[in-house]
Amino acid sequence: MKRLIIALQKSGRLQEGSLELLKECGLKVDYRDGQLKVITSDYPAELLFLRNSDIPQYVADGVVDLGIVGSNLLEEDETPVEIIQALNFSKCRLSFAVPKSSNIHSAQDLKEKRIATSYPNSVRKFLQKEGLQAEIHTISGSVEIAPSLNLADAIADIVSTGNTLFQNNLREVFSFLYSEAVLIKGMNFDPEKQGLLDQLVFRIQSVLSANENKYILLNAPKDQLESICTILPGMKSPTILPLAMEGWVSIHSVVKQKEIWQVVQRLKSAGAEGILVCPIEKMVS
Ligand SMILES: Nc1ncnc2c1ncn2[C@@H]1O[C@H](COP(=O)(O)OP(=O)(O)OP(=O)(O)O)[C@@H](O)[C@H]1O
Ligand SMILES: O=P(O)(O)OC[C@H]1O[C@H](OP(=O)(O)OP(=O)(O)O)[C@H](O)[C@@H]1O
Ligand SMILES: [Mg+2]
Repeated sequence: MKRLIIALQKSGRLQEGSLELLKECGLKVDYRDGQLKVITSDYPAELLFLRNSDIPQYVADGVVDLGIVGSNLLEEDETPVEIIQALNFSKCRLSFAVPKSSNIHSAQDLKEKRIATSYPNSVRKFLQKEGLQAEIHTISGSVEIAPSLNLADAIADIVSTGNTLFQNNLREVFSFLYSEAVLIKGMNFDPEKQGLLDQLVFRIQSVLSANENKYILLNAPKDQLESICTILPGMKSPTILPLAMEGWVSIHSVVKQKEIWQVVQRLKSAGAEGILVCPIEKMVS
């Protein structure tokens, strides 16, 4: 029987989110730290744990069928692979940063400066687009230390919370690339595995939509039904059930996670009571 061979990061920023997502998609993964290969039960897949930077090439060469990487890596190494699905985790940005006292405040100020980075191609492309000349120094890690060693005037590195910049007395000047984890496949993906891939992508999309939405239940007086329904669109329209108490109904609906507090406030003002907000495990539209 055919199995999907999926490359995940061996250790680092993407591993936890990747394993969590596959588990939510129903793949039973019995993974112990340091293991390089796991065969999943309940779904025909084989997970290989590789260095992040090697994954795009393995996918492009067809050694593995799929991979999960940060989209910034694809921008950096330009390996010919196809992004199938953005995965909404490991969100970060590539930014220029400088010592707090620096007089660099804009892209133009980077002209002729020394920039330390682990992402030289992304930086080069940005500078070219802006028509700027600068010296790029490639270092493989701990880039934030370069200005204090006088190796560079500025750095270009990944920023998420901004803590690393803060701890190294650096100031973010601006971001030039946004990234999140993505599922990729090779250009010569085996057509006999297309069915398995479609199933996996369907499950991933159901998990992602579920995480973006909440299930809401509330009680409301019947005479407020119309105004409450305009606040709650639902997947088709809200579900309305009678309550034992005369003149009252229970309303169920789905609300976008990011709008939840605003919606709850409006529902309260419209006379809703006993509002419950619950997580959704899977959402199939
Ligand atoms: N602080 C962060 N917050 C969110 N996502 C991040 C962060 N740092 C890195 N990432 C994302 O995770 C990816 C992997 O980064 P990580 O530092 O774990 O591995 P690496 O050092 O680039 O690779 P390797 O596995 O080859 O050692 C990056 O390409 C980026 O997309
Ligand atoms: O804005 P923050 O939340 O502080 O995250 C940014 C830091 O995270 C990444 O490093 P990582 O911790 O992955 O270490 P690495 O250099 O070993 O890859 C990145 O290179 C920054 O240093
Ligand atoms: Mg890192």
